[in-house]
Amino acid sequence: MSAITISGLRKTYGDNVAVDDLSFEVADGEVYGLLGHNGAGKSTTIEIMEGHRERTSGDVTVLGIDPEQGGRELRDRIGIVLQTSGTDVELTVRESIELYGAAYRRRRTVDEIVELVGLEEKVDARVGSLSGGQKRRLDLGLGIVGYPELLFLDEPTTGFDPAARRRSWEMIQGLCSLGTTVVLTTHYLDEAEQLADRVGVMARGKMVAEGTPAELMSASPTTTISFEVPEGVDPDALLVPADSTFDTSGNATTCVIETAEPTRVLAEVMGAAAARGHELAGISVRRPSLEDVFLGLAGEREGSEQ
Ligand SMILES: Nc1ncnc2c1ncn2[C@@H]1O[C@H](COP(=O)(O)OP(=O)(O)OP(=O)(O)O)[C@@H](O)[C@H]1O
Repeated sequence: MSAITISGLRKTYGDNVAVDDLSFEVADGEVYGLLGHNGAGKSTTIEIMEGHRERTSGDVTVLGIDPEQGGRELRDRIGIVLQTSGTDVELTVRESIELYGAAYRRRRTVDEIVELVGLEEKVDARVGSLSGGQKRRLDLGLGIVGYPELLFLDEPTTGFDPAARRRSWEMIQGLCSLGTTVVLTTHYLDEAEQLADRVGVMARGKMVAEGTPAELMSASPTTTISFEVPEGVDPDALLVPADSTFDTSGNATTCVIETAEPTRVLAEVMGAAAARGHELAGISVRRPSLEDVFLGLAGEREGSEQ
């Protein structure tokens, strides 16, 4: 079953088309990552799914309900973690959880929440005294207080240090293993790679690519091979392709080859080097990352705006 079905969604603000004929589905229990540059239409789409914004046209079903008609029934079944929380800094962690929980029919206990988000030590601390990362963890805790079937996470780890990001990823993965469906927006491609079962890339209100992170990465045929050219060796003697580039900014000259046939090119170059007795330093073979693919896709659509 689909947790979310969106078909032909359009949202305009005056002449500005923020979302343009958008269609996609999120399956039950799936983690779906929505990616795109600033202004691509992600927030508008998410707010429409949450029932916080009216659409201009198109069909939207969230947990079987039209969010414009959802009211309390939908609010009770979804959790929302926004980029900036409105938590009162004077309240303690315990009081905040109790206050948020009061809005839900079914709610997790304070003990359960602080354990899930690792804030046991801070349960009686004032929100104002928490670090940035601890506040975000509290936000996540408040988002899941009502046992949401569907959780919206808006850039969940923006501003975190690497260790805090890892902890949050583990927490989010833990929630997913409980069966919660998650829709997250993120600017971090490694986050999408780590967390999302599928990602959708938006540009100018449209979906420009969709698939698992692995599918999107394999859609790009280019592999980058690089190595240091040994001193005094003519790169032509190593049979490097004619369109190879050479980076001379470091101590050595690095040959960079972009190719759709990495096996053949590697075999030729390595064979030529070995036949001449050259040991090549710094050999690397790199498949495109999700970031390369994303920047290519989003950049093509955004043109010179970005
Ligand atoms: N309330 C509004 N009134 C008028 N235009 C708006 C409004 N909200 C968004 N827009 C416009 O709609 C377009 C999409 O914005 P949206 O916030 O959905 O993008 P986004 O992908 O979420 O960006 P970000 O990553 O910066 O949050 C932008 O051109 C934006 O200026």
